[in-house]
Amino acid sequence: MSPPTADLFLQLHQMLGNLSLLTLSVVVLSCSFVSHLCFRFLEPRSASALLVLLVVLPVLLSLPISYHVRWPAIISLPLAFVTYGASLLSFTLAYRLSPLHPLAKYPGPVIAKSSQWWAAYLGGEGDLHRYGKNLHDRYGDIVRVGPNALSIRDPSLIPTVLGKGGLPKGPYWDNRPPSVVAQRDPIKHMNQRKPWSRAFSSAAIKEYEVFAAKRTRQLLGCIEDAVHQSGEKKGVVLDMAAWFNYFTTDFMGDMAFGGGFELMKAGGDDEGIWTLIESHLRFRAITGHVSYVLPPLLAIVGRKGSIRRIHAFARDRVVKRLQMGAKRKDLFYHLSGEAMPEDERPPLDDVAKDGALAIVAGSDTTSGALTATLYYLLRNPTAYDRLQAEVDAAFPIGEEPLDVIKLSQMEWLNGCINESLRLLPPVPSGSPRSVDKGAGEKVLGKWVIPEGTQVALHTYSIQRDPRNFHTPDAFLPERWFSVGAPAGEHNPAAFLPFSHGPANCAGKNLALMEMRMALCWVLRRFQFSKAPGFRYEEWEGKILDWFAVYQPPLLVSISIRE
Ligand code: HEM
Repeated sequence: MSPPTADLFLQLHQMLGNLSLLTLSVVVLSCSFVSHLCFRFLEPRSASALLVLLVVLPVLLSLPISYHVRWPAIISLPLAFVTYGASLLSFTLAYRLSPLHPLAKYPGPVIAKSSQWWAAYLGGEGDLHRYGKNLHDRYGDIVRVGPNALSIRDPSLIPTVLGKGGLPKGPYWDNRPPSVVAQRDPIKHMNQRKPWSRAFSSAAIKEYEVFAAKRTRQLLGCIEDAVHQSGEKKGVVLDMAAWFNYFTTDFMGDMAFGGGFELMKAGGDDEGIWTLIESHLRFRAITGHVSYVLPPLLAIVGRKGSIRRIHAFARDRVVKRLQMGAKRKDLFYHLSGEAMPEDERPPLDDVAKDGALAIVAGSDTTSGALTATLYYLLRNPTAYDRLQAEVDAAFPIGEEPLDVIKLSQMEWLNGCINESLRLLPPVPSGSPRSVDKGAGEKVLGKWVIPEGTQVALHTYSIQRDPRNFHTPDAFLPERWFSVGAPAGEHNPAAFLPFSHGPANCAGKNLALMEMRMALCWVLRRFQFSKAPGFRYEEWEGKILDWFAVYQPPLLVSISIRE
């Protein structure tokens, strides 16, 4: 060590040794306050900035601390991390709960205002739809559900938030593969949405009817086999939530990759597709609320687990589907641009991601809606009888329910589907949007929303609000009838199971066609009744909101109608 450096070192050593405990505390507090300000105003996300703020600073602070503790080598470093971390957390918490916070005037529970990790925890538990509704019932139409997040229960704001020129998607979608659903940039989203819109035009959907019919016929065959094999005159008890899952997954597999799942044929989830989809949904339901953890998390653990497996699986299917060529005009045909010159087609990896999105977005949601409709029919025998009469009159024995125009005009069928989508929307807590930093504050009705705020219209609460639907918890398909609405008036603008606007559900028309056909057909062929001993009153409470719903088993007695 050269003499001047040694002098400097000695002086520093003396200075640190002479620091009083009070001065040392002020130094630690000042460092953590500056760090808090950095997080608050600069929102650092890069690994190097996080390393400096969360690791380098406390390591440096351990140096002066080491002069004040008995076993410096063991104590100083952990003590520095604990004191620095605790004061950083305290400053952050105090700010979030203080009147200085831009969302201070919005009501909400302290725990939700304090940390986004609370929503992440509830997301993993699948409880956000019930929790959100309880909060709205308690606090009103706008609730602070995170430090920078609001939940809204006012349907008059649907066009402003979700409609054309509305808000872009929120940070919930950050750090995901750049598929259309996670695209936060409105211009890029519009471009990515084009092939989906082509794929779900009326002409394109017409081509898909044959795939839906083939898979529905197969579902009927599987249930019939199960009834025959049981040898029971009274019929067989099946988990219809599982069978609708197999049906919608096989169908979406046909649409996205030209087939290859065959869950119905296997009579189960041998390849673990459903387990994969569910673990993926749960992972996203947790990390979406704290999406900033994804880059470091994925850097540490790698793209392992559900994400990697889903993409590897999708890539494998894409290669197989390509071998079939452009003979089938399915969803893959449109997404992969099979009709375009080769040099204009999107890269295979993007097509695989879109295919994976179709499976995740299209199977769980539709099977959830089918299961919920059957559940409500079992609990409402009068509605079941009316629907059965309508189905039998529309499609006499021997006629397959393939006429989609007729299906779309059946009042009881559509009333029942709408009622179940209203009571148990498959995406219950809505798809978050954002007033982005730098965009300036936005006025939503009577509320001013500061920039940097995520907002979500809480579908489950809006659709169960008595101001929008009278006797909101009752299953009343009649409320949807076009003429006379015997159940009374309701607010049709408050119905948003498929969301609204330019980023609404791309597959809405496909899902409706698939549900109408499948429901009508199974009701034509089978008599469904409550399975002995199954506790139907507990079923709804076990539904989980992992952005899309996870439905618990629904046991149903099934016999073949004569
Ligand atoms: C009952 C069935 C379904 C329901 C209730 C449903 C609901 C939704 C909802 C609420 C969204 C979020 C929209 C937003 O961010 O505002 C969404 C997005 C989407 N859904 Fe569906 N969905 C269903 C079935 C399907 C099917 C069968 C497909 C076919 C692949 C599909 C494909 C998509 C896609 C691609 C998006 C992203 C749209 C975008 O960001 O532009 N969905 N869906």
